[in-house]
Amino acid sequence: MKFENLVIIDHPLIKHKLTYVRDKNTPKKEFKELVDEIAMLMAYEITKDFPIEEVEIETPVCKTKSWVVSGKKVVLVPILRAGLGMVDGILKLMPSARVGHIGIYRDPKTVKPITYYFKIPTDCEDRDFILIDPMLATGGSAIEAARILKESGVRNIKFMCLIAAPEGVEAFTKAHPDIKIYTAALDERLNEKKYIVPGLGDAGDRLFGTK
Ligand SMILES: O=P(O)(O)OC[C@H]1O[C@H](OP(=O)(O)OP(=O)(O)O)[C@H](O)[C@@H]1O
Ligand SMILES: O=c1cc[nH]c(=O)[nH]1
Ligand SMILES: [Mg+2]
Repeated sequence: MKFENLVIIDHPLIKHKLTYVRDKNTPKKEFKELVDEIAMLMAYEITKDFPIEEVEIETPVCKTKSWVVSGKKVVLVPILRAGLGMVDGILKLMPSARVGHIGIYRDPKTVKPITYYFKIPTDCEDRDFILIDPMLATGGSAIEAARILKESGVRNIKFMCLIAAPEGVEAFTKAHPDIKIYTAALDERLNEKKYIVPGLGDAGDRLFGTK
């Protein structure tokens, strides 16, 4: 199945680290460190199209022209809880990025998204937003998060996850054809409990040791 606006970030280090993230025997500490590292590696790829502008500086030797990233600061928006496991890794690459938060969990019975928190910087019109969540399963949470961001005036959004299910990619693309999805892996399917197969289990519970 070909998805137009899906970018699978194929890098040996990402593939290697994802193996240990998936492994049920990987303990919480290593799981969290690996999720952080993969997010940082992915951020390198996702920011390849960042605008830059020329500036004049002076080195200890002479004046010279060089470049800086231009435009307003990017805003990272992790979807709580599991999205929190990816933010620090991305911030290592862009320490001045702003951070918003959207709290959403899937109703255990209906798997429908329930939003319980929302806060982003006020001046959001011409900022680039990166919506972050390790898992894109049915797509419900990410679709709702993107809808709320758009409702708040956000215009430029990218979605970043570690593992995506075809069902989630399809649903998200239908709901938000304008938002590119960046993932480290496209898995097989969802099981009857709407968990990603083979996936990595429950990302939030593994990050925070809540199960
Ligand atoms: O694509 P979906 O079907 O919406 O599933 C994906 C969502 O499910 C998980 O969150 P969960 O509801 O477990 O909350 P948590 O992150 O707080 O654990 C995961 O972190 C995603 O946010
Ligand atoms: O596989 C899945 C699906 C939804 N949420 C998770 O944390 N993992
Ligand atoms: Mg969870």
